[in-house]
Amino acid sequence: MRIPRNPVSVSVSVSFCLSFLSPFLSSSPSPSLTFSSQFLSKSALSPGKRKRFHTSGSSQLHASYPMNESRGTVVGDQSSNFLHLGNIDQGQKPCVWSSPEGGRKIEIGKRIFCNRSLNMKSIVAVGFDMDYTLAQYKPETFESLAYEGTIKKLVNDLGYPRELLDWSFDWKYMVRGLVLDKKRGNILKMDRHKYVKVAYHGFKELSKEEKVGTYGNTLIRDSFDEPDYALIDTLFSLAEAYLFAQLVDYRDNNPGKVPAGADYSWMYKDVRAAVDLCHRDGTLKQMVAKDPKRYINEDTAIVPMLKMLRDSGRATFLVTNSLWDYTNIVMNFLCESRTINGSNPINFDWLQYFDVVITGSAKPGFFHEDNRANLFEVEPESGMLVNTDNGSPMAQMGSSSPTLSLKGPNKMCRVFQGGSVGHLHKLLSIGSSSQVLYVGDHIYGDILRSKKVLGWRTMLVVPELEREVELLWELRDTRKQLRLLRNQRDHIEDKIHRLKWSLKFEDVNVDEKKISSELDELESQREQVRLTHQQSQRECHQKFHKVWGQLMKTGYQNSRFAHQVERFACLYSSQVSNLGLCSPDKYYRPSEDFMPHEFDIIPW
Ligand SMILES: Nc1nc2c(ncn2[C@@H]2O[C@H](COP(=O)(O)O)[C@@H](O)[C@H]2O)c(=O)[nH]1
Ligand SMILES: [Mg+2]
Repeated sequence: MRIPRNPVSVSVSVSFCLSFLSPFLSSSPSPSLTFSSQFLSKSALSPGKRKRFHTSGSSQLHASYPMNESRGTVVGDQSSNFLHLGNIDQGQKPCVWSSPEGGRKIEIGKRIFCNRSLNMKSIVAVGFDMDYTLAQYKPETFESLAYEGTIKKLVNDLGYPRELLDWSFDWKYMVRGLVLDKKRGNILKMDRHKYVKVAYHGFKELSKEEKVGTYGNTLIRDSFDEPDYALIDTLFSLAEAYLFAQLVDYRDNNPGKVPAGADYSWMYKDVRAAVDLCHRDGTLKQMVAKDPKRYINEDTAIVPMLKMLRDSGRATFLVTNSLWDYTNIVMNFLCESRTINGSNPINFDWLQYFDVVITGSAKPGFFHEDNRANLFEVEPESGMLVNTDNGSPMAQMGSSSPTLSLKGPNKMCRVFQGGSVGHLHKLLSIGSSSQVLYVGDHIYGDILRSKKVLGWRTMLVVPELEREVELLWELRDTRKQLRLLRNQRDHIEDKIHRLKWSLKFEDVNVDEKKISSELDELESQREQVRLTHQQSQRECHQKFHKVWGQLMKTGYQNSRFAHQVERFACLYSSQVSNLGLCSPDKYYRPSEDFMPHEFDIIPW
């Protein structure tokens, strides 16, 4: 349990009535690989030698906390999770720490939170994942595309009824961190101990008895992992989770209409296969390529952030599972200075912000040092793949020149496909894994293996966090009152136990009638407090999400997702460009750990 190092001062009035009757809810590499030094990146060799730069324009960071003002909360509305426009001020200019206006207090929703100390001075290379890290997709359009494409495949290729084509997608319904029980057709939210706290069968909530009956056996603890369960651990999975729930409902109500023999697991397998194909056959990527603005949030703070990191002497790299043609389109969209009409011909200027780009990386396998995948160099103009000798240029048949001719100002950045982390370390001249910070969005694909297996430092991008911390701020009085109600319940229970004990074991002369009536009164108080607390806690959670509650919590416990974030991400933040709001030499320090016995005696 952690308490923020610099808690935002909470000037909460604690003058509300402690009586439980008072209404309280305010609205409130392979080591054997050899490389020649000609591939060492300039920035890696000479940290700090780049010219200093300042972003033009007046960046305007908020000097005070805007959360002091009350904002209306919309129950279950998560739109602001995704529709951010990056770190831009009201004049639409990107904010970076190195600009003259930089270095001010950062809004709580844009802060970088630290689980494990990280001194940026010891980082020589900062790497980025692309999809859902640099490129934040708009789920209302992008995930809808995945949803519709998947349904078409289910109907046209896998024999599902045509009426599925009329279904619609509620992109706000599913959240990250959920677990699909493929066999039972259930969707679960768990706490950090893997206790199921919220469970739905399709869209029908399981009663407490059903939940405990199915998942409550504490002797046989389920791991809740593949192959019987599927983790919704990336934003790419929201559409398939929703479609799975719809199909579960559909099958329950129309058993004869789904393909013969299709049980819940089977339907999940079909959905998974169809989604997978949408990612591979162009269903999604061709649409994004035609109109990136429709599907990807613009974030004009990304380029200044990359420039600042490079100016500070860090090498920068991109490692994405997307292939070159698509990567080039997305990165053009994110990095281009746009023309008046917003369109620019595709070019390779964005490569100037990176030392190495690796596409088609097949993470998480990429992070295994014994991965011997071939590394091909990509010829940017043609997209042609050229053999390399573990990254070193090779003479191609019919040509006497061993080098790949890169034209223009970007020849410092080389583009590859495949390979493994060993290749990357050699290309960037990385001496130790702990000198690399990698920023990604996928706990398993980007963060877990890179940190656990390799020892890279990691930052997880959690776009949902911005709204979550803003709401936490708004609901701080309510949460405090909830805690007090909980204490009050404990207090009444202690009194009840004491009276019952005295009735049973103590002086025979006690006034039994009086004690019994006191007991009745206390028991009725306890029930009222319990109900008030339960109802208020539910309402509080529903402010975060009408079905699943707070992303990082289940009741008073951290959610399974939060637990993973805490274990595997050194840093986490709502947007990648938040890195640009802090000094590139910043020493990120975690908050102090607190155990339950310390809570009442925390020195503020
Ligand atoms: N074949 C599949 N590809 C998928 C799936 N879900 C996502 N993706 C693709 O992976 C990359 C992610 O890139 P990164 O930058 O985050 O490493 C992107 O191209 C997605 O389209 C899937 O289920 N199947
Ligand atoms: Mg990604």
